[in-house]
Amino acid sequence: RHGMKYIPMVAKGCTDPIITLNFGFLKIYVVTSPDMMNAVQRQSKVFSFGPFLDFAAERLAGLTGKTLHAFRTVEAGGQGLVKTVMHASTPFLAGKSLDKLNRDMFSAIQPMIDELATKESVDLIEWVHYAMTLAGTRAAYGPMNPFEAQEVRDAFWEVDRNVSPLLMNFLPWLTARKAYTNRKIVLSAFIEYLNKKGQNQACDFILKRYQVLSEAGLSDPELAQNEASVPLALLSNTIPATFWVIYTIFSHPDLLQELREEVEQNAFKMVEGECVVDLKAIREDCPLLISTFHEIMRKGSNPASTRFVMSDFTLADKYHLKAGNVVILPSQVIGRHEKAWGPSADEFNPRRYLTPEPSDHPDDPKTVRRTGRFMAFGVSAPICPGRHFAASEILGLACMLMMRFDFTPEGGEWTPPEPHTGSVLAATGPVKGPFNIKVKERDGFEGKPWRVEIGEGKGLFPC
Ligand code: HEM
Repeated sequence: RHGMKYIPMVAKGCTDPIITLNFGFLKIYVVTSPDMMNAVQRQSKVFSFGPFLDFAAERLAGLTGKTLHAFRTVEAGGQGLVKTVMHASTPFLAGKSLDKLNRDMFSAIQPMIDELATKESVDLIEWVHYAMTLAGTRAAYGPMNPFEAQEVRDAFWEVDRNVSPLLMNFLPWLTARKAYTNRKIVLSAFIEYLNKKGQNQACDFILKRYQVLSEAGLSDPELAQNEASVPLALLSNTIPATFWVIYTIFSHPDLLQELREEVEQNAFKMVEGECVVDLKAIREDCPLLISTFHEIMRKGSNPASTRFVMSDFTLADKYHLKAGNVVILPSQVIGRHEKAWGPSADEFNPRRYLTPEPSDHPDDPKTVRRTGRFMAFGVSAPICPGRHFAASEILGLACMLMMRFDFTPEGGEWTPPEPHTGSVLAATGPVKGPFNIKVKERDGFEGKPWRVEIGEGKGLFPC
Protein backbone atom coordinates (compact mmCIF):
# COMPACT_ATOMS: atom_id res chain seq x y z
CA ARG A 1 0.00 0.00 0.00
CA HIS A 2 2.77 2.44 0.83
CA GLY A 3 5.13 1.35 -1.96
CA MET A 4 8.79 2.24 -1.47
CA LYS A 5 7.93 4.49 1.48
CA TYR A 6 7.07 1.52 3.71
CA ILE A 7 10.63 0.72 4.79
CA PRO A 8 11.52 4.25 6.00
CA MET A 9 8.14 4.43 7.72
CA VAL A 10 8.87 1.44 9.90
CA ALA A 11 12.53 2.32 10.40
CA LYS A 12 11.90 5.92 11.45
CA GLY A 13 12.53 6.46 15.11
CA CYS A 14 14.21 3.07 15.64
CA THR A 15 17.23 3.30 17.87
CA ASP A 16 18.67 -0.09 16.87
CA PRO A 17 21.13 0.02 13.95
CA ILE A 18 19.35 -2.90 12.28
CA ILE A 19 15.79 -4.23 12.62
CA THR A 20 13.96 -7.31 11.36
CA LEU A 21 10.69 -7.34 9.44
CA ASN A 22 9.38 -10.86 9.77
CA PHE A 23 7.22 -12.06 6.89
CA GLY A 24 7.19 -15.69 8.11
CA PHE A 25 8.72 -17.20 4.97
CA LEU A 26 11.26 -14.37 4.68
CA LYS A 27 13.01 -11.98 7.03
CA ILE A 28 13.99 -8.54 5.80
CA TYR A 29 16.79 -6.99 7.84
CA VAL A 30 16.60 -3.22 7.54
CA VAL A 31 19.85 -1.39 8.29
CA THR A 32 19.17 1.96 9.92
CA SER A 33 22.64 3.40 10.67
CA PRO A 34 25.68 4.36 8.57
CA ASP A 35 28.02 2.31 10.80
CA MET A 36 26.00 -0.83 10.29
CA MET A 37 25.90 -0.19 6.54
CA ASN A 38 29.71 -0.08 6.58
CA ALA A 39 29.77 -3.40 8.42
CA VAL A 40 27.47 -4.97 5.79
CA GLN A 41 29.50 -3.57 2.90
CA ARG A 42 32.73 -4.94 4.33
CA GLN A 43 31.31 -8.49 3.98
CA SER A 44 30.57 -8.50 0.26
CA LYS A 45 30.80 -12.31 0.03
CA VAL A 46 28.24 -12.81 2.80
CA PHE A 47 25.88 -10.04 1.65
CA SER A 48 25.62 -10.39 -2.10
CA PHE A 49 23.74 -8.55 -4.84
CA GLY A 50 24.05 -11.53 -7.25
CA PRO A 51 20.77 -13.31 -6.38
CA PHE A 52 18.87 -10.13 -7.24
CA LEU A 53 20.22 -10.21 -10.74
CA ASP A 54 18.76 -13.73 -11.00
CA PHE A 55 15.52 -12.50 -9.46
CA ALA A 56 15.26 -9.65 -12.00
CA ALA A 57 16.07 -11.92 -14.95
CA GLU A 58 13.30 -14.32 -13.98
CA ARG A 59 10.61 -11.99 -12.69
CA LEU A 60 11.13 -8.66 -14.43
CA ALA A 61 12.36 -9.86 -17.79
CA GLY A 62 10.28 -13.08 -17.55
CA LEU A 63 13.13 -15.36 -18.71
CA THR A 64 12.64 -19.11 -18.48
CA GLY A 65 14.40 -22.39 -19.33
CA LYS A 66 17.78 -22.29 -20.99
CA THR A 67 17.72 -18.49 -21.50
CA LEU A 68 17.28 -18.02 -17.75
CA HIS A 69 20.09 -20.51 -17.14
CA ALA A 70 22.39 -18.52 -19.46
CA PHE A 71 21.68 -15.28 -17.58
CA ARG A 72 21.81 -16.67 -14.04
CA THR A 73 24.90 -15.84 -12.00
CA VAL A 74 27.63 -18.49 -11.81
CA GLU A 75 27.08 -18.61 -8.01
CA ALA A 76 23.52 -19.78 -8.71
CA GLY A 77 24.72 -22.44 -11.18
CA GLY A 78 24.09 -20.39 -14.35
CA GLN A 79 26.42 -19.08 -17.07
CA GLY A 80 26.67 -15.56 -15.63
CA LEU A 81 25.59 -13.70 -18.77
CA VAL A 82 23.84 -11.00 -16.75
CA LYS A 83 27.14 -9.94 -15.19
CA THR A 84 29.11 -10.36 -18.42
CA VAL A 85 26.82 -8.07 -20.36
CA MET A 86 26.74 -5.45 -17.59
CA HIS A 87 30.52 -5.49 -17.32
CA ALA A 88 31.00 -5.17 -21.10
CA SER A 89 28.44 -2.42 -21.66
CA THR A 90 28.93 -0.12 -18.63
CA PRO A 91 32.02 1.67 -20.09
CA PHE A 92 29.74 2.89 -22.91
CA LEU A 93 27.81 5.05 -20.46
CA ALA A 94 30.80 7.40 -20.15
CA GLY A 95 33.26 9.32 -22.35
CA LYS A 96 32.61 9.76 -26.08
CA SER A 97 29.73 7.26 -26.09
CA LEU A 98 28.01 9.28 -23.37
CA ASP A 99 28.66 12.53 -25.27
CA LYS A 100 26.89 11.03 -28.28
CA LEU A 101 24.03 9.73 -26.17
CA ASN A 102 23.60 13.21 -24.67
CA ARG A 103 23.81 14.88 -28.08
CA ASP A 104 21.13 12.57 -29.50
CA MET A 105 18.94 13.00 -26.43
CA PHE A 106 19.01 16.80 -26.60
CA SER A 107 18.49 16.99 -30.32
CA ALA A 108 15.45 14.72 -29.86
CA ILE A 109 13.96 16.77 -27.01
CA GLN A 110 14.64 20.24 -28.46
CA PRO A 111 11.58 20.31 -30.80
CA MET A 112 9.41 19.24 -27.86
CA ILE A 113 10.74 22.13 -25.75
CA ASP A 114 10.16 24.49 -28.68
CA GLU A 115 6.59 23.20 -28.91
CA LEU A 116 6.15 23.83 -25.19
CA ALA A 117 6.95 27.49 -25.89
CA THR A 118 3.86 27.70 -28.10
CA LYS A 119 1.52 26.56 -25.29
CA GLU A 120 -0.10 28.61 -22.57
CA SER A 121 -0.53 25.75 -20.13
CA VAL A 122 0.46 22.12 -19.84
CA ASP A 123 0.25 19.13 -17.49
CA LEU A 124 3.89 19.10 -16.36
CA ILE A 125 3.83 15.44 -15.30
CA GLU A 126 2.44 14.32 -18.64
CA TRP A 127 4.83 16.55 -20.58
CA VAL A 128 7.90 15.25 -18.70
CA HIS A 129 6.75 11.65 -19.27
CA TYR A 130 6.14 12.21 -22.95
CA ALA A 131 9.25 14.25 -23.75
CA MET A 132 11.75 12.31 -21.63
CA THR A 133 10.45 8.87 -22.65
CA LEU A 134 10.62 9.72 -26.32
CA ALA A 135 13.93 11.61 -26.23
CA GLY A 136 15.69 9.13 -23.90
CA THR A 137 14.65 6.10 -25.96
CA ARG A 138 15.39 7.78 -29.32
CA ALA A 139 18.91 8.45 -28.08
CA ALA A 140 19.27 4.90 -26.78
CA TYR A 141 17.62 2.90 -29.58
CA GLY A 142 18.16 5.10 -32.63
CA PRO A 143 15.82 5.86 -35.53
CA MET A 144 13.92 2.55 -35.25
CA ASN A 145 13.16 3.20 -31.59
CA PRO A 146 10.46 0.75 -30.38
CA PHE A 147 8.99 3.54 -28.24
CA GLU A 148 7.95 5.70 -31.19
CA ALA A 149 4.53 4.05 -30.99
CA GLN A 150 2.35 5.53 -28.27
CA GLU A 151 0.88 2.07 -27.65
CA VAL A 152 4.35 0.83 -26.64
CA ARG A 153 5.03 3.85 -24.42
CA ASP A 154 1.67 3.41 -22.67
CA ALA A 155 2.27 -0.33 -22.27
CA PHE A 156 5.71 0.32 -20.78
CA TRP A 157 4.32 2.71 -18.15
CA GLU A 158 1.54 0.22 -17.32
CA VAL A 159 4.25 -2.38 -16.58
CA ASP A 160 6.16 0.13 -14.46
CA ARG A 161 3.10 1.09 -12.42
CA ASN A 162 1.90 -2.45 -11.82
CA VAL A 163 5.14 -4.27 -11.32
CA SER A 164 4.71 -5.47 -7.68
CA PRO A 165 2.55 -8.54 -8.38
CA LEU A 166 4.85 -9.48 -11.26
CA LEU A 167 7.72 -9.71 -8.79
CA MET A 168 5.76 -12.28 -6.74
CA ASN A 169 5.95 -14.60 -9.77
CA PHE A 170 2.85 -16.59 -8.81
CA LEU A 171 0.76 -17.34 -11.91
CA PRO A 172 1.65 -13.86 -13.26
CA TRP A 173 -0.83 -14.13 -16.18
CA LEU A 174 -3.58 -14.16 -13.50
CA THR A 175 -2.19 -12.28 -10.51
CA ALA A 176 -0.16 -9.67 -12.44
CA ARG A 177 -2.44 -9.38 -15.45
CA LYS A 178 -1.80 -5.71 -16.29
CA ALA A 179 1.97 -5.93 -16.10
CA TYR A 180 2.02 -9.33 -17.80
CA THR A 181 -0.10 -8.36 -20.83
CA ASN A 182 1.57 -4.99 -21.28
CA ARG A 183 5.03 -6.56 -21.05
CA LYS A 184 4.02 -8.66 -24.06
CA ILE A 185 3.26 -5.50 -26.07
CA VAL A 186 6.70 -4.07 -25.23
CA LEU A 187 8.30 -7.42 -26.07
CA SER A 188 6.63 -7.58 -29.51
CA ALA A 189 7.98 -4.11 -30.28
CA PHE A 190 11.50 -5.27 -29.37
CA ILE A 191 11.18 -8.40 -31.52
CA GLU A 192 10.18 -6.23 -34.47
CA TYR A 193 13.08 -3.86 -33.72
CA LEU A 194 15.56 -6.73 -33.93
CA ASN A 195 13.92 -8.10 -37.08
CA LYS A 196 14.57 -4.73 -38.70
CA LYS A 197 18.14 -4.69 -37.30
CA GLY A 198 17.34 -1.47 -35.45
CA GLN A 199 20.13 -2.19 -32.96
CA ASN A 200 22.75 -1.35 -35.62
CA GLN A 201 21.83 2.32 -35.20
CA ALA A 202 21.44 2.20 -31.41
CA CYS A 203 23.75 3.94 -28.93
CA ASP A 204 27.02 2.17 -28.09
CA PHE A 205 25.69 0.90 -24.73
CA ILE A 206 22.70 -0.86 -26.31
CA LEU A 207 24.68 -2.07 -29.33
CA LYS A 208 27.34 -3.60 -27.06
CA ARG A 209 24.66 -5.46 -25.12
CA TYR A 210 23.27 -6.95 -28.33
CA GLN A 211 26.76 -7.95 -29.53
CA VAL A 212 27.63 -9.69 -26.27
CA LEU A 213 24.31 -11.50 -26.07
CA SER A 214 24.30 -12.69 -29.66
CA GLU A 215 27.94 -13.83 -29.40
CA ALA A 216 26.81 -15.85 -26.36
CA GLY A 217 24.46 -17.71 -28.72
CA LEU A 218 21.10 -16.12 -27.85
CA SER A 219 18.48 -16.06 -30.60
CA ASP A 220 16.77 -12.75 -31.41
CA PRO A 221 13.52 -13.60 -29.54
CA GLU A 222 15.54 -14.67 -26.46
CA LEU A 223 17.60 -11.53 -26.68
CA ALA A 224 14.52 -9.34 -27.07
CA GLN A 225 12.95 -10.95 -24.00
CA ASN A 226 15.83 -9.76 -21.86
CA GLU A 227 16.34 -6.39 -23.51
CA ALA A 228 12.67 -5.41 -23.22
CA SER A 229 13.28 -4.96 -19.47
CA VAL A 230 16.23 -2.53 -19.93
CA PRO A 231 13.94 0.53 -20.34
CA LEU A 232 12.87 -0.01 -16.72
CA ALA A 233 16.41 1.05 -15.77
CA LEU A 234 16.57 3.73 -18.45
CA LEU A 235 13.27 5.47 -17.65
CA SER A 236 11.59 4.44 -14.39
CA ASN A 237 13.73 6.60 -12.12
CA THR A 238 14.85 9.32 -14.50
CA ILE A 239 11.38 10.58 -15.27
CA PRO A 240 10.02 11.09 -11.75
CA ALA A 241 13.42 12.55 -10.76
CA THR A 242 13.17 15.05 -13.63
CA PHE A 243 9.72 16.11 -12.46
CA TRP A 244 10.93 16.65 -8.88
CA VAL A 245 14.00 18.61 -9.93
CA ILE A 246 11.87 20.97 -12.05
CA TYR A 247 9.17 21.18 -9.37
CA THR A 248 11.62 21.91 -6.55
CA ILE A 249 13.62 24.54 -8.42
CA PHE A 250 10.56 26.43 -9.67
CA SER A 251 8.79 26.24 -6.31
CA HIS A 252 11.71 27.98 -4.52
CA PRO A 253 11.81 31.45 -6.15
CA ASP A 254 15.01 32.62 -4.38
CA LEU A 255 16.84 29.45 -5.31
CA LEU A 256 15.53 29.73 -8.88
CA GLN A 257 16.93 33.24 -9.09
CA GLU A 258 20.36 32.16 -7.78
CA LEU A 259 20.50 29.19 -10.12
CA ARG A 260 19.57 31.32 -13.10
CA GLU A 261 22.40 33.70 -12.21
CA GLU A 262 24.88 30.83 -11.82
CA VAL A 263 23.90 29.28 -15.15
CA GLU A 264 23.80 32.64 -16.92
CA GLN A 265 27.36 33.41 -15.78
CA ASN A 266 28.92 29.99 -16.34
CA ALA A 267 26.91 27.79 -18.67
CA PHE A 268 24.96 30.02 -21.01
CA LYS A 269 25.92 32.04 -24.07
CA MET A 270 24.39 33.75 -27.07
CA VAL A 271 25.79 32.52 -30.38
CA GLU A 272 24.61 34.43 -33.44
CA GLY A 273 21.24 35.16 -31.89
CA GLU A 274 20.83 31.60 -30.57
CA CYS A 275 20.57 30.83 -26.81
CA VAL A 276 23.00 28.04 -25.93
CA VAL A 277 23.09 26.04 -22.69
CA ASP A 278 26.47 24.28 -22.22
CA LEU A 279 26.23 20.84 -20.60
CA LYS A 280 29.98 20.51 -19.97
CA ALA A 281 29.93 23.85 -18.13
CA ILE A 282 26.91 22.72 -16.09
CA ARG A 283 29.00 19.75 -14.96
CA GLU A 284 32.14 21.71 -14.23
CA ASP A 285 31.16 25.27 -13.30
CA CYS A 286 27.72 25.21 -11.66
CA PRO A 287 28.36 23.91 -8.13
CA LEU A 288 25.11 25.24 -6.66
CA LEU A 289 23.07 23.53 -9.35
CA ILE A 290 24.89 20.22 -8.80
CA SER A 291 24.49 20.55 -5.03
CA THR A 292 20.78 21.33 -5.47
CA PHE A 293 20.38 18.24 -7.66
CA HIS A 294 22.08 16.04 -5.06
CA GLU A 295 19.97 17.49 -2.27
CA ILE A 296 16.70 16.99 -4.17
CA MET A 297 17.72 13.39 -4.81
CA ARG A 298 18.85 12.87 -1.19
CA LYS A 299 15.63 14.26 0.25
CA GLY A 300 13.17 13.05 -2.34
CA SER A 301 14.32 9.64 -3.46
CA ASN A 302 14.29 6.46 -1.46
CA PRO A 303 16.27 3.69 -3.13
CA ALA A 304 16.88 0.71 -0.93
CA SER A 305 19.98 -1.20 -1.98
CA THR A 306 19.34 -4.85 -1.41
CA ARG A 307 21.67 -7.73 -0.53
CA PHE A 308 21.01 -11.43 -0.09
CA VAL A 309 22.39 -13.18 3.03
CA MET A 310 24.51 -16.02 1.60
CA SER A 311 25.51 -17.62 4.95
CA ASP A 312 24.60 -17.12 8.63
CA PHE A 313 26.49 -14.13 10.00
CA THR A 314 26.68 -12.09 13.21
CA LEU A 315 27.10 -8.35 12.76
CA ALA A 316 28.78 -6.25 15.47
CA ASP A 317 28.98 -9.40 17.68
CA LYS A 318 25.29 -8.97 18.41
CA TYR A 319 22.90 -9.19 15.44
CA HIS A 320 22.44 -12.68 13.99
CA LEU A 321 21.43 -12.75 10.35
CA LYS A 322 20.21 -16.04 8.85
CA ALA A 323 21.17 -17.25 5.38
CA GLY A 324 18.44 -17.06 2.73
CA ASN A 325 17.05 -13.73 3.92
CA VAL A 326 17.42 -10.19 2.69
CA VAL A 327 19.27 -7.08 3.92
CA ILE A 328 18.05 -3.65 2.88
CA LEU A 329 20.11 -0.44 3.03
CA PRO A 330 17.46 2.29 2.76
CA SER A 331 18.85 5.64 1.70
CA GLN A 332 15.90 7.50 3.18
CA VAL A 333 16.94 6.31 6.61
CA ILE A 334 20.74 6.13 6.36
CA GLY A 335 21.15 9.18 4.09
CA ARG A 336 19.13 11.26 6.55
CA HIS A 337 20.82 9.94 9.65
CA GLU A 338 22.32 12.47 12.03
CA LYS A 339 25.59 10.50 11.83
CA ALA A 340 25.69 11.30 8.12
CA TRP A 341 24.58 14.92 8.27
CA GLY A 342 24.30 16.14 11.85
CA PRO A 343 21.19 17.84 13.21
CA SER A 344 20.25 19.36 9.84
CA ALA A 345 19.86 15.89 8.29
CA ASP A 346 16.12 16.23 7.73
CA GLU A 347 16.11 19.74 6.26
CA PHE A 348 16.18 20.67 2.59
CA ASN A 349 19.42 22.58 2.06
CA PRO A 350 20.45 23.11 -1.57
CA ARG A 351 23.94 24.18 -0.39
CA ARG A 352 24.55 20.94 1.50
CA TYR A 353 26.88 19.47 -1.11
CA LEU A 354 29.00 22.58 -1.46
CA THR A 355 32.02 22.64 0.90
CA PRO A 356 30.75 20.96 4.05
CA GLU A 357 30.00 23.27 6.97
CA PRO A 358 32.26 22.47 9.95
CA SER A 359 29.26 22.32 12.22
CA ASP A 360 27.49 19.92 9.89
CA HIS A 361 28.94 16.73 11.20
CA PRO A 362 29.57 15.92 14.84
CA ASP A 363 32.38 13.37 14.33
CA ASP A 364 34.38 14.28 11.28
CA PRO A 365 33.47 17.69 9.88
CA LYS A 366 35.97 17.70 7.01
CA THR A 367 35.00 14.35 5.58
CA VAL A 368 33.17 14.75 2.32
CA ARG A 369 32.91 11.04 1.63
CA ARG A 370 31.00 10.21 4.79
CA THR A 371 28.94 7.04 4.81
CA GLY A 372 25.38 7.66 3.76
CA ARG A 373 26.29 11.01 2.23
CA PHE A 374 24.63 10.36 -1.12
CA MET A 375 22.85 7.10 -1.87
CA ALA A 376 20.35 8.02 -4.57
CA PHE A 377 22.17 5.95 -7.20
CA GLY A 378 22.89 3.03 -4.86
CA VAL A 379 26.06 2.25 -2.94
CA SER A 380 29.38 0.71 -4.09
CA ALA A 381 28.90 -2.14 -6.53
CA PRO A 382 26.29 -2.22 -8.06
CA ILE A 383 26.06 1.57 -8.07
CA CYS A 384 23.93 2.77 -11.02
CA PRO A 385 26.03 2.79 -14.22
CA GLY A 386 23.54 5.15 -15.89
CA ARG A 387 23.89 7.92 -13.29
CA HIS A 388 25.94 10.25 -15.49
CA PHE A 389 23.49 9.97 -18.37
CA ALA A 390 20.60 10.51 -15.95
CA ALA A 391 22.27 13.60 -14.44
CA SER A 392 23.00 14.98 -17.94
CA GLU A 393 19.41 14.51 -19.09
CA ILE A 394 17.85 15.92 -15.94
CA LEU A 395 20.15 18.90 -15.45
CA GLY A 396 20.40 19.82 -19.14
CA LEU A 397 16.61 19.90 -19.38
CA ALA A 398 16.13 21.67 -16.04
CA CYS A 399 18.60 24.40 -17.08
CA MET A 400 16.96 24.87 -20.45
CA LEU A 401 13.53 25.19 -18.80
CA MET A 402 14.57 27.56 -16.04
CA MET A 403 16.51 29.83 -18.41
CA ARG A 404 13.77 29.91 -21.03
CA PHE A 405 10.47 29.81 -19.11
CA ASP A 406 8.46 31.08 -16.18
CA PHE A 407 6.15 28.38 -14.83
CA THR A 408 3.21 29.14 -12.53
CA PRO A 409 1.07 26.34 -11.11
CA GLU A 410 -2.64 26.53 -11.85
CA GLY A 411 -4.25 27.93 -8.70
CA GLY A 412 -1.02 29.71 -7.80
CA GLU A 413 0.26 27.24 -5.16
CA TRP A 414 3.07 24.71 -5.59
CA THR A 415 1.33 21.77 -3.91
CA PRO A 416 3.13 18.44 -4.33
CA PRO A 417 1.15 15.86 -6.35
CA GLU A 418 0.10 12.47 -4.94
CA PRO A 419 2.65 9.63 -5.01
CA HIS A 420 2.21 6.66 -7.33
CA THR A 421 2.79 3.75 -4.95
CA GLY A 422 2.47 0.98 -7.57
CA SER A 423 5.74 1.98 -9.19
CA VAL A 424 8.02 0.11 -6.81
CA LEU A 425 11.04 0.07 -9.12
CA ALA A 426 11.21 3.84 -9.10
CA ALA A 427 12.94 5.18 -6.03
CA THR A 428 12.60 8.79 -7.12
CA GLY A 429 9.04 9.51 -6.03
CA PRO A 430 6.75 8.67 -8.97
CA VAL A 431 3.60 10.80 -8.90
CA LYS A 432 0.06 10.79 -10.23
CA GLY A 433 -0.98 13.64 -12.49
CA PRO A 434 -2.23 15.99 -13.54
CA PHE A 435 -0.07 18.90 -12.42
CA ASN A 436 -1.13 21.82 -14.56
CA ILE A 437 1.12 24.84 -14.98
CA LYS A 438 0.98 28.06 -16.97
CA VAL A 439 3.91 28.45 -19.36
CA LYS A 440 5.43 31.73 -20.45
CA GLU A 441 8.73 32.50 -22.15
CA ARG A 442 10.83 34.79 -19.97
CA ASP A 443 11.04 38.49 -20.76
CA GLY A 444 13.82 39.12 -23.26
CA PHE A 445 13.86 35.51 -24.49
CA GLU A 446 10.57 35.43 -26.40
CA GLY A 447 10.74 33.71 -29.78
CA LYS A 448 14.50 33.04 -29.61
CA PRO A 449 16.00 29.75 -30.86
CA TRP A 450 17.64 27.51 -28.21
CA ARG A 451 19.93 24.49 -28.06
CA VAL A 452 22.05 22.47 -25.62
CA GLU A 453 25.74 22.17 -26.47
CA ILE A 454 27.37 18.98 -25.25
CA GLY A 455 31.13 19.65 -25.36
CA GLU A 456 33.68 16.85 -25.12
CA GLY A 457 34.85 15.28 -21.91
CA LYS A 458 34.41 12.21 -19.80
CA GLY A 459 30.79 13.23 -19.31
CA LEU A 460 30.98 12.39 -15.61
CA PHE A 461 29.03 14.23 -12.93
CA PRO A 462 30.23 14.10 -9.34
CA CYS A 463 27.66 11.51 -8.25
C1 HEM B 1 17.58 9.44 -11.72
C2 HEM B 1 17.79 8.37 -12.41
C3 HEM B 1 18.31 7.08 -11.88
C4 HEM B 1 18.37 6.62 -10.59
C5 HEM B 1 17.93 7.35 -9.30
C6 HEM B 1 18.94 5.29 -10.62
C7 HEM B 1 19.17 4.51 -9.50
C8 HEM B 1 19.66 3.22 -9.55
C9 HEM B 1 19.83 2.39 -8.39
C10 HEM B 1 19.53 2.80 -6.94
C11 HEM B 1 20.32 1.20 -8.81
C12 HEM B 1 20.62 -0.04 -7.96
C13 HEM B 1 21.89 0.06 -7.20
C14 HEM B 1 21.87 -0.80 -5.94
O1 HEM B 1 21.07 -1.74 -5.83
O2 HEM B 1 22.66 -0.51 -5.04
C15 HEM B 1 20.46 1.27 -10.26
C16 HEM B 1 20.91 0.26 -11.05
C17 HEM B 1 21.02 0.33 -12.42
N1 HEM B 1 20.77 1.45 -13.20
FE1 HEM B 1 20.09 3.24 -12.57
N2 HEM B 1 19.21 4.96 -11.92
C18 HEM B 1 18.84 6.02 -12.72
C19 HEM B 1 18.97 6.12 -14.10
C20 HEM B 1 19.52 5.14 -14.91
C21 HEM B 1 19.71 5.28 -16.32
C22 HEM B 1 19.37 6.50 -17.18
C23 HEM B 1 20.24 4.09 -16.74
C24 HEM B 1 20.62 3.69 -18.15
C25 HEM B 1 21.35 3.77 -18.93
C26 HEM B 1 20.39 3.21 -15.59
C27 HEM B 1 20.92 1.95 -15.61
C28 HEM B 1 21.02 1.12 -14.51
C29 HEM B 1 21.47 -0.27 -14.58
C30 HEM B 1 21.85 -1.01 -15.87
C31 HEM B 1 21.47 -0.76 -13.27
C32 HEM B 1 21.85 -2.18 -12.78
C33 HEM B 1 23.30 -2.22 -12.36
C34 HEM B 1 23.80 -3.61 -12.02
O3 HEM B 1 23.00 -4.53 -11.92
O4 HEM B 1 25.03 -3.76 -11.85
N3 HEM B 1 19.95 3.90 -14.49
N4 HEM B 1 20.06 2.53 -10.67
